[in-house]
Amino acid sequence: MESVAFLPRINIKKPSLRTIAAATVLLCVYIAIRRSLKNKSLKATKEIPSPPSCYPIFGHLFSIGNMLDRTIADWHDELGPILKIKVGSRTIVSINEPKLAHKLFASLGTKSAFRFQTDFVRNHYTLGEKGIAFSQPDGYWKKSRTIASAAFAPKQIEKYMDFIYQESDQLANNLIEGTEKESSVCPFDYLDLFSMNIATKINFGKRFESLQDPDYITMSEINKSSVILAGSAKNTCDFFPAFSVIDFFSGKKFRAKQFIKLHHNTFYRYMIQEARLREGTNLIKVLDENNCDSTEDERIVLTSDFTGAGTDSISVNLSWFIIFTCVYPQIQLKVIDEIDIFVRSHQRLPLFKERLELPYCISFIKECMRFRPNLVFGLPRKAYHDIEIDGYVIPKDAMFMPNLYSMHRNPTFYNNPKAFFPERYLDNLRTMQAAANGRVEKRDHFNFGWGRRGCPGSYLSEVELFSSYVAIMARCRIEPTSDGMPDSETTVNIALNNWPLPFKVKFTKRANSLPTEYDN
Ligand code: HEM
Repeated sequence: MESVAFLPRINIKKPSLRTIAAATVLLCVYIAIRRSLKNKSLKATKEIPSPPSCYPIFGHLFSIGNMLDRTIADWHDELGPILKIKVGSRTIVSINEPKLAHKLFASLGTKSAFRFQTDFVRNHYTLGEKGIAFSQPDGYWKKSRTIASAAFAPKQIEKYMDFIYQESDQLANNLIEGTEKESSVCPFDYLDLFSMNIATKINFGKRFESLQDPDYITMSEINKSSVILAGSAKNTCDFFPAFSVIDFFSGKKFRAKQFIKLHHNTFYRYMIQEARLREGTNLIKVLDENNCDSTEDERIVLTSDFTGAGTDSISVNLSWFIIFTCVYPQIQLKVIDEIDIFVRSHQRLPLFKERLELPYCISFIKECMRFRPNLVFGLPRKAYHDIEIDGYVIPKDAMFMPNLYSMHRNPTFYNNPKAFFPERYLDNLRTMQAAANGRVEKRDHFNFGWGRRGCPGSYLSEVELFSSYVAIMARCRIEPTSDGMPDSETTVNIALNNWPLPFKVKFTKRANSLPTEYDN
């Protein structure tokens, strides 16, 4: 007590009961006003509609069925542009209205930029939330996104154009040779080799010679297994937490961990080391030369994200292009006529920069992508906090996603949306990348997502899709086998990608004497 004796004496009067009561009332009023202001900003004025047939514990699981894109589209037709679906303990919010989706994913971009991660992705694949596709905006994502934006910018992709044209040539030749050998071909493997070669060339400077190349076989298997392990079907515990215990005791978690450690990471480490020794440029060398401060683990997850994102998406789209070309012979004739006119006048195949001379091909590609989006639910995001939009509140922790199948059939956005009609795009030929980053009213389709988490590979994708489709159609006709037309209706959902059923068609070499090369 004595040590504070030098402090001036303050005469503190004891507060009266009346003062205490007044202060308490004021404090209560203040808290009430703050609470009401907070609630007001997040007050749902409308309840997000939920489809019927929601059962305890399972939610809507049994009502969704096999073709979930169609079921959820029917629910949207019935209940409106935003839906709340329950699967187990998880709330999923689906949106099918373009302007509402734009508002949520682009305008409210800072609030909606978190990714939903499955158990495998969170605990094994991302090695501590590294990489780009599944990392969170408050973590590694920003650094990875800067690398992606530079690596896949149109100017950078220009450096790989010749390579992409050569791979397109090779793909067309493989499909024709396969048909000549076996009388018909299921194109999946050749499409995988094509898209994988472009991804590995950019990442590691590496191209695989053939489907039999042992490194290709390993890469392709690792890629496929990672995609499947990352999907919701293999991560039941994200929806039913009790399964976590079963997964642990059944050894599922251990096997996932071993797959990542012994197969995935070992192979990617090998690809990275080889990339450093290879002639020419590649992403790993660029990162090394620029003293990029990313660790080896970050490089593994980043290059794996780029390879995973850039292969199946291209193969699925090209598969649908092939199917629709086959099932609509009149459309096929128009595509072929347009390419032949170009080739006759230039004596070579069209380059991507000359794409506007092939308006019908561009329109066909856009229409296929509208009609059969590969990622029908995009890459789902997660509400980190409650998000208010148009009077609805998307609750914290909900997984939310666009419903692209249903959005692309929205009659307020597309005329006669259920018809397959490439001509609808003849007056919207700008690149899909430009459309994806432009105003919502001017968008062609929504396959590349929105805003800051939109697909950084959109330009590369468009170059790949255009040049390979044109290279195939410049050389051959696509015809059905004696078993009939391929099935253009059924979709098979494998870890978010909507594949067609396996199918066979004939790639029959065309009997004309026009050049089929890129340079004359
Ligand atoms: C037709 C082919 C493709 C389609 C339809 C597609 C579609 C998408 C979609 C819907 C997203 C999520 C967007 C969002 O959340 O708003 C995405 C993300 C991503 N895509 Fe693509 N993609 C394709 C090809 C590629 C290619 C060739 C690459 C090459 C590297 C790539 C790299 C990525 C990456 C890294 C992300 C994650 C971005 C982030 O989370 O910040 N994609 N893609």
